[in-house]
Amino acid sequence: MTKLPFHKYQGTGNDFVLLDDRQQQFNGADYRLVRHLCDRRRGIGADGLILLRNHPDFDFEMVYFNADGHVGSMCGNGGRCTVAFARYLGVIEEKTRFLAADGNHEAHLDADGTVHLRMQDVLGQQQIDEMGIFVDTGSPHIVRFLPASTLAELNVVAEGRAIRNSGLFREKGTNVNFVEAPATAGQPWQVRTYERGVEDETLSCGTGVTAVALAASRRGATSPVRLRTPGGDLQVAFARRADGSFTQIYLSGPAVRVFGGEITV
Ligand SMILES: N[C@H](CCC[C@H](N)C(=O)O)C(=O)O
Repeated sequence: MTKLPFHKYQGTGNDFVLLDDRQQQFNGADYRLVRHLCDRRRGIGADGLILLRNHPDFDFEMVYFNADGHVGSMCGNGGRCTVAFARYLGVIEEKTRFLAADGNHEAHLDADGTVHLRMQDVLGQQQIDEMGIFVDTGSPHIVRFLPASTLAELNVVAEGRAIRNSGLFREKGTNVNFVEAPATAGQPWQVRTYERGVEDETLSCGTGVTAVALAASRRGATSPVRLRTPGGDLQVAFARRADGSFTQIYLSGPAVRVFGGEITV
């Protein structure tokens, strides 16, 4: 039995266990332990777990696991929380360059705690039958636009799970975002997300709203795009190149330390 110190963070309701693993003592291959720590009844409870590790060429490295215990791809809300955690630990000040699953990221913090996280450039997006638009923003996402006034009543878990387990995605899975356009200009786009690896609806998904903003730019949305999730508001800024690809993509929003403690494992 050992005592494992942890920190709990949330970004627009997408919540994470953060571990200071600068000494690289945590065994990331132990998916049962990760799953246990993320368990909302028997563990700490979270949508995912993140290790902050030292890296020779960057301020730090972020290693992300989904709540099911397996290494995930990029996590946008988790990335913002890791930046806030690095600031809390004194690893960085208000600007940083760090490494994540999909490559290097820059980020900066405002005095009010808002974290602006640069995402990888996105080269394309692909319409997949009537399923939706596929966009890879460091994690795979389907974006499905819905008719007005249908998002609130949608069974996101059932609909999202069906797409996630459909032939094309069965093996690796995908996250699925359901979107309603603003009824009047200037209002936010509304988004609800089914997350693979959590296999449930989460309150918000950072790589998801990024995918939505880029898909929405083909429907008239201009940078910066405001997005409303059940867990709160996020903003995505970007530049669109003539060839249809996107660069200078920034995901902005809050990242909050909720509490810390230690758990016996
Ligand atoms: N919640 C995360 C996404 C985690 C990605 C994960 N669910 C996957 O693709 O396996 C976010 O804010 O971007």
